[in-house]
Amino acid sequence: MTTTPSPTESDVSIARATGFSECAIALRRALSTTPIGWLLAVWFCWGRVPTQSIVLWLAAAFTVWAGSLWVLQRMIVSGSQLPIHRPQLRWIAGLDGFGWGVLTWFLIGYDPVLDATLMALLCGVTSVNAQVYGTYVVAYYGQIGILWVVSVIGLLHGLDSQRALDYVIGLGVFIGLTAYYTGAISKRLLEGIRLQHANSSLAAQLRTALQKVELDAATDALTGHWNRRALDDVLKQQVERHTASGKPFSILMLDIDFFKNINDEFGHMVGDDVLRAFAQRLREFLRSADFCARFGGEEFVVVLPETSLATALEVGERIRKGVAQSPLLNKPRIQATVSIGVATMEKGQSIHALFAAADAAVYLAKNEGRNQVRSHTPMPVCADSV
Ligand SMILES: Nc1nc2c(ncn2[C@@H]2O[C@H](COP(=O)(O)OP(=O)(O)OP(=O)(O)O)[C@@H](O)[C@H]2O)c(=O)[nH]1
Repeated sequence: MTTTPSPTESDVSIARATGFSECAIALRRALSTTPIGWLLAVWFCWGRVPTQSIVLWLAAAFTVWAGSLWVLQRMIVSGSQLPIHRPQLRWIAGLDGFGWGVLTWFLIGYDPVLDATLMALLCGVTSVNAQVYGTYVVAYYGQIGILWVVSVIGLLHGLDSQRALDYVIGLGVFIGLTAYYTGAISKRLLEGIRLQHANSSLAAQLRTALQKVELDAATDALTGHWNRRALDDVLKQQVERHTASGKPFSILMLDIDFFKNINDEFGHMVGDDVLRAFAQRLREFLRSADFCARFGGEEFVVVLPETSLATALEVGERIRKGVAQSPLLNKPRIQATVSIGVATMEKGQSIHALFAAADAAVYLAKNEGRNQVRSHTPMPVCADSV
């Protein structure tokens, strides 16, 4: 049985912030089409309403419109997230409602047909804004609330009481229904935004968890180096590159000498510390492109891309000296040496054969007294190897 996770606080607040931003952007869009509504209103009223009333309405509406657009623009540019933006948006919505509400104050009451047309225009404005304020319903309520109040006062002021009452009831019912349905739409929109955010944050969490699992599956828990599985993948890649470019690559197989004695003398915990210290020391001698894996037990494998046998022998020798020259642990003081077998990928060779060659070289180094670097081919061994 699956359960739906409840929304986290951050999902809800992100959804609110996003809804708010979308409302601000949508409001700017609606305001930029507002002058078309004015043109319509002025066109209907011209010749039927005193010019002074039209001019007064236009002046009030223009002042509200220009100021609102300016504040909205700044709000959107600065990210629409500051605490001050919420009251600002409510003010803008309210003033916009006021701008349209005064239309009834100045323009209605002169002609019954014109009154009905202007009421239809107001209903149209309300419908446009119902859609606009879907994500931030408080701003919408502010706007239609003020639009309704100013419209009612305007109607009562301009019409005879029976006609005014009809219009007030008609407009009230229309605005009430719009408000009711806008509330429902807003809830669904916010829920949609929240789910979208919850999904994307869940996807991000899953991606991070998957990356961690992949990393864990490829890492040796004791030393933090790559493990054998990762080594197999890297070797396959190297073989592909080698086949495509013909450039050589080499491997070093490193085996700590007499490691069993360390375990026996100091215990496995100290043995583990020595393995960690060895892995750490190894890193100091490798380039970032080199790849180091714990092969198993006290054995490590280093892959040296684009490296010839001669260079790989030099790298092996550097490591051998670096390990031998100072203790791996100070408490207890443990000085260890390492035997290193070197092998280079040859044309047509298999990974298995490459490993066999490196293994044989380690065997040689052990047999010749340990603390040695050896290769599977009769290359000259570095002069100062013990
Ligand atoms: N502490 C510790 N010991 C381990 C781990 N894995 C393997 N070993 C021990 O490493 C030792 C390897 O011993 P051997 O294979 O005999 O080799 P050696 O003693 O290093 O001798 P040479 O390789 O011949 O020089 C064994 O005692 C294993 O138990 C590990 O993860 N931690």
